[in-house]
Parts: sequence; C-alpha cells; structure tokens
Amino acid sequence: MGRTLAEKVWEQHVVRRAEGEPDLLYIDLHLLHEVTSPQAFDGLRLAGRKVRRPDLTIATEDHNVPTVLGPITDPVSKAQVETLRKNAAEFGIRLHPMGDPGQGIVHVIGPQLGLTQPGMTIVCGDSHTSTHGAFGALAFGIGTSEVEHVLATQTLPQYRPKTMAIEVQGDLPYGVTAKDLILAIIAKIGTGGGQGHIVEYRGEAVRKLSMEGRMTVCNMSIEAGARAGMIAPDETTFEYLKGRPHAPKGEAWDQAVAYWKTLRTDDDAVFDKVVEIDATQLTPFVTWGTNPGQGAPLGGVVPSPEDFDDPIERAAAERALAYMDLKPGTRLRDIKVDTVFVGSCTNGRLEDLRTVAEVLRGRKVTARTLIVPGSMEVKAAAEAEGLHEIFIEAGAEWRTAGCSMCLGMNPDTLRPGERSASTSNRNFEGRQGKGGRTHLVSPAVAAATAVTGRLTAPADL
Ligand SMILES: CC(C)[C@H](C(=O)O)[C@@H](O)C(=O)O
Ligand code: SF4
Repeated sequence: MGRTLAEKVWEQHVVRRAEGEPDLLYIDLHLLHEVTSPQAFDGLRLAGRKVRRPDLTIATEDHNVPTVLGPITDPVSKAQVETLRKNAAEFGIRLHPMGDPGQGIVHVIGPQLGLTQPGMTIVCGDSHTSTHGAFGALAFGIGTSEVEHVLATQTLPQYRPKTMAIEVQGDLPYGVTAKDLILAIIAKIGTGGGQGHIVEYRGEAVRKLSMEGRMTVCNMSIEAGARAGMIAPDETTFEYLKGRPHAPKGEAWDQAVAYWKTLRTDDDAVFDKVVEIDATQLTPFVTWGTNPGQGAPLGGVVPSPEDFDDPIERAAAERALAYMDLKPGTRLRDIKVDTVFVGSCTNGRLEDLRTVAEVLRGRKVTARTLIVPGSMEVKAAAEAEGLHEIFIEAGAEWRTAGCSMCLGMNPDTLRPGERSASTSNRNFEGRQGKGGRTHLVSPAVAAATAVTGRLTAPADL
C-alpha cells in the first residue's frame, strides 16, 4: 500500500523504534524564542550538557519585543529577552535580537532564510510551528521539557499521529483568501476536528495558493486541534526557496529538488480520515466568538446559541456572545471595531501587506490601525516597494517586527472592552489584552474594516 506525505517524512526520520514505545525522531531544525526556552537551558546547565547541534538551532526575539524600537520596560519581558541572549551566547546558538535585520517572528524567519525545507522535521516550543508544514515539512510545537530534549540530543520521542486529508475542491472565488479558507475549515470541523492527526491540505485550491497563503493555512492547523499541517511541495515551493540564504545551491539544489518531488502522497495511500470542502462556495469569513471555530461568512449574522444542537457548543456560544457583547441576529457587517491589527505569523508577510496596501491606497482609516511586519526583512521589502507610505498616508501605524498584538505579551494590547479585527490566529478571551474582544479576519477584510470602522470586505467599499 502507498504512503501519505506525512508517513514518508516520519519514516525518513525514525532513529529508533521499539514495540509499545514512541518512535525516536531525528530533528532537522530547532527554532527557539524567548518564552519557552529559559527552563530548557537551565535543565541543560544542571545536567552539565551542551547543545548537541547548535548549527541546526536558531533563535529569535519575537513575543516580548516592543514594535516601536526602544528599551523593554516590562520587567518580565526584559528578563526573558536577556535570558535568551545569555543562553544563546553561552551555548553558541545563532540569535537574531531585537533591531537586527534578521529578527522577526520565529515562523516568519525560518522560511525566509530558506532554513525551512521540504521533508524536514522541524520543532519549536511554540504551537504555530505547524506553519512550516506549508513546505512539506513535518513541523510541530513542543513543550519546554521537549525543547530541552531536542537541545541535548537533536532527537525527540513521539507517538505517530493518525493522518487526515482535507480535500479542497474547485477554485476559491475572487476576493476569497487562504485565511478565509482556513477559518471556514475550522468552523466546519471544529477546534477539536483535527485532534490526534497530521492534516494534509490537498486539492486544486490548495495547489493554487502562494507559499504565503499555504503558510497561513498550515499555521492555523493547531486551531483545529491537529498535531501538524502539511502541503506537498511543488513548483511553487521550489520557486519560493530557490536562492534563499540556506537553500541548497548548484548540484545540491538539483538533488534536493529530485528528492522533494518524491514527497507526495501516493495515489493508493489511505488516510485515516478525509474531509471535503467546496472552495467555490466560500466567501470572506470572520469569527464572532472566542475560539477560532466560532466563525461565519461575513455576509451572515451573529448566530443564536439555539442554533447549536450540541449542548457543549450551545453553552460555548452563549458564553462567547456574552464576552463579545454581541446579540444574536446582528449582521456581522454592522459590528463596529476600535482597532485593526495586521500582522502575526498567520498574516504578517509581504503578500499580506501588499493586499492591505491595495485596499488602503488613497483611503483613510477610521479605526486605530497597527500594521506590523512579521520580520525586519518583510519590513525592508515592504518599504522598498513604498507600502509603508501608503499605510502612513492612510493614517495607520507602521511598526517594527514582532508578535505584537497577536497576544498580550508586549506593549501592543487592547484595552478592556475594546474590539478588534485581527489577522492573527486566536480570538480567546483576553488574548489581545484583558477584556479585549477579537474578530479574526483576513488581511483584505482587516484593511477594508480599517476604512469603515465596521467589519467590511474590500468589495463593500
Ligand atoms: C508563547 C507561546 C508558547 C505560544 C504558543 O505556543 O503558541 C504563543 O506563540 C501563542 O501563539 O499563543
Ligand atoms: S505571532 Fe502570535 S501565534 Fe505567532 S508565534 Fe507570535 S504569539 Fe504565537
């Protein structure tokens, strides 16, 4: 019987297998940031161990950094960043600190450097490591004790998850983006729909996505509960990687591409679960609740708890509506927002910023609008195209790279009761600041919303 993409990559990395035990996997790339690494390094120090492969390990500062350059004033954030710097220096790990041209959100810099490649195993103490699966890598988040294990041994014991295919048939209609697609997928299968599975996104609409779009989709796999998300590499992948600093060169490139082309699910492979989505029926999608599965088409209304048959979902909807201060039946397009956030590892890449600029060109924002590039390289590229001038002209704030308002671990937060349209991936209670209310949206919807101050798609302008 044939094998799935996930099975191929997994088998390629098993260094030890024993009955009743997890497989021991070799890890090709280990990404670090300031939040989940301190105790892992403490553990190494206590055990008197070194980092096994500093050359396969790279660190960046992202969660705790302010996006207006200057000193870190919050003592916890400051301690975390300083600890990472000390650990990186002591253990010989490459670090991109705040202000460095290579700095950025961990899931933005890996692909941008060409470190993320098809067929690799990639881990990071961060749930959105699934982003890197867009390249056909097996990439997943790990806990801090696992970070220590990988630092010490470059391996990780793991039970093999089941496999799931999400088949996206047909083309996405004009104006419907990767973010709308993944929000619709999560609304369909639920935040637990992918649990215990590695998801492979397949089908025509997925093949037509750019690498940026594929990263947006894989990024949110974890919001459907999946262990990882993957997309088989193809010409789009190779095109993106070619010439990047860490991509193979010359003959090594040709060999790599020949191998990468084998990284596809065999025609006779069988997935444990298959979900089908009709892309042609999709429209811009937004969330109304407090988990990423509580979403609906922008043209719709806030649902009523009674619409849910499942008692748990009904109770969740009731609680979400109370927190979000929304009434059933309200048109989603009538929801007013105070703040628009464009950024994060979901939608903080150049393509996302181009989309936003296209909408904002010649217009003015009416809500506070933060535009935060996912990395300093994205910032430089955007500025080289003059995008920042369009943003500033429109009245938006143009910042430096970091996680920013994706989560309240730095100065960019919502005040209690404030409501945002956000291109990030989580709308949990208090995620963007205590008492803040989050609507997850695509960059296109974020930009149009910034103009009107209500949830809006560019086609409505
Ligand atoms: C801080 C970190 C551990 C966390 C994660 O794992 O995802 C963060 O990046 C997030 O998005 O909530
Ligand atoms: S941008 Fe948001 S989701 Fe991504 S790593 Fe940072 S905090 Fe996590």
